[in-house]
Amino acid sequence: MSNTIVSADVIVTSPSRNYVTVKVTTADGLVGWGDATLNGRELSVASYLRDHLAPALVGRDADRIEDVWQLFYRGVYWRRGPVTMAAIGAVDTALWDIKGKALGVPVYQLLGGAVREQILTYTHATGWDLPALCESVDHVLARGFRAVRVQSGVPGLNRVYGVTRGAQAYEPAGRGSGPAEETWDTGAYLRHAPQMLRAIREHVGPDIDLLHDVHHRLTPTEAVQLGKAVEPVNLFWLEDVTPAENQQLLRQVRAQTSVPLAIGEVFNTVWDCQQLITERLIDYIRTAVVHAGGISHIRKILNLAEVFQVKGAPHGPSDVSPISLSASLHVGLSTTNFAIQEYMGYDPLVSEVFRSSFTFRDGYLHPGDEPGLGVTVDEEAAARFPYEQAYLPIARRRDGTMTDW
Ligand SMILES: O=NC(=O)[C@@H](O)[C@H](O)[C@H](O)CO
Ligand SMILES: [Co+2]
Repeated sequence: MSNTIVSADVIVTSPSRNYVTVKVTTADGLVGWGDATLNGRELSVASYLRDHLAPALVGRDADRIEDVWQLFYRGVYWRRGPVTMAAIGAVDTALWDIKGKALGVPVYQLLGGAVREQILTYTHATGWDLPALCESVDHVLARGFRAVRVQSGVPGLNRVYGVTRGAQAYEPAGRGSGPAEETWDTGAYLRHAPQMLRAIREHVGPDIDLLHDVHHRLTPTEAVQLGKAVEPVNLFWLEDVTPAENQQLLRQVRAQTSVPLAIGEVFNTVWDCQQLITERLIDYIRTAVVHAGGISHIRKILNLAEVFQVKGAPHGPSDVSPISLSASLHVGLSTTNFAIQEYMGYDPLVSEVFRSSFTFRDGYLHPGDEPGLGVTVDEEAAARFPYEQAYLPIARRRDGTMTDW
C-alpha cells in the first residue's frame, strides 16, 4: 500500500464557463480531485499549480494532508491571497478525496461524521424589475428551495451585479479580452433596494428565507441606512454590505442595525476574517473551500467561528466547481455551526465534465456516501471545452470613479 504521489496534473476546461481542476494520482492508482477555479484569474492559479506546487508534490505521501498544507503555506515565504490559497486549497481538497477513497469512506466521516441529516441551501432569483423578480422567485420556490437570494435591477442603470435582463441564468464572467464596464449609482440603489425587498417579502410571505447580496458597494454609513430600512423585511442576511478589508469598519454597521450580516467570499485565510469573527461583527462567514485553502483551512475558520457563535455559509456560485461544492457539503454535514450552502446550480454542460454524487431535495443538499468527495472529472469531455478568456465586470460611478462591482 503506497500512497506516494506519482503525478499532479492541471486540467483547464470551459463547459459553459472556465474551471481549473487539479488531479493528484498515487502509486496505488488512487486519484483525488481539487477545484482551483478563480473567476477571471484561472490561468494564474493553473500556473501556480503547474509551475510550483505539482513538481513539489511528486514523491510526497498523500496521507500527510496537514503537512503538505503547511509546506505550501509556509514553505514559499510569500503568503495568502486568492491565487496562492486557491492553489493550496485544490491540492488539499484532492488529498482529502484520496484519503476517503483509500479508507473507503465519504470525506464527512473523516471529519467527525454527520451532525445533521442534510444541508439547507439557497439559490439565486434575479429579475430586472419586480414582476420579473417575482416570477424568478416563484420558479425557485417551485423547485423546492425554502431560501432564496433576490437581486433586481436598479432604475436608471443599465447593468447591475447579479441580474440578467432576460430569463437566462446569471453568469458574471463575460468572455473577451477584458472586463465589461458597468455604471453604479449608490443613491439610486438605496432608493430602490428597500422597497424591492419589502415587495418580495410581501410576495413570498413570512416563512421563506430571503437573502440579498449588496456585493461590497456601500460605505459603512450607507450600509447602516440600508440595514435600518430593511429590518422589517426580516432578511436571513444582507451580504457583503461594505468592503471588509478593514474589518473594524463593520463595528459601525453592527452597532446601528440588527440585520444579520454575511461576509467572506473574497477572503482566503482565517486572518482575513479573524476580527469579523472574534468581535462578532458578522453572523455568517462565507469563505469557500476553493478560495480559502481547502477543507483543512475552512475547518479552522469554522472552528474559530463556532467559538463566537458565527455560522458557516460558504460561497457556492457557478464558478465554484462541483468538486469544491461537494467538499463544502462534506464539511457542512459534519460541522455543527454550518448554517446554509449557496448553490447557484450549473449549466447542463458542466455535468458532462464533472460527475457528481451530491443530491438536492426539497431545499436541502446532501454530499452522498461515495468514498472520498463523490465527484469525478471526465478528462475526455474536459478536453472538448478549451479555456476561453473571460473576466468579471468592473464598475465606475457616474463621474468615472472606480468602485466595487
Ligand atoms: O454571493 N455570490 C456572489 O457574490 C457571486 O455571484 C460572485 O460575485 C461571483 O461568484 C464572483 O465570481
Ligand atoms: Co456574494
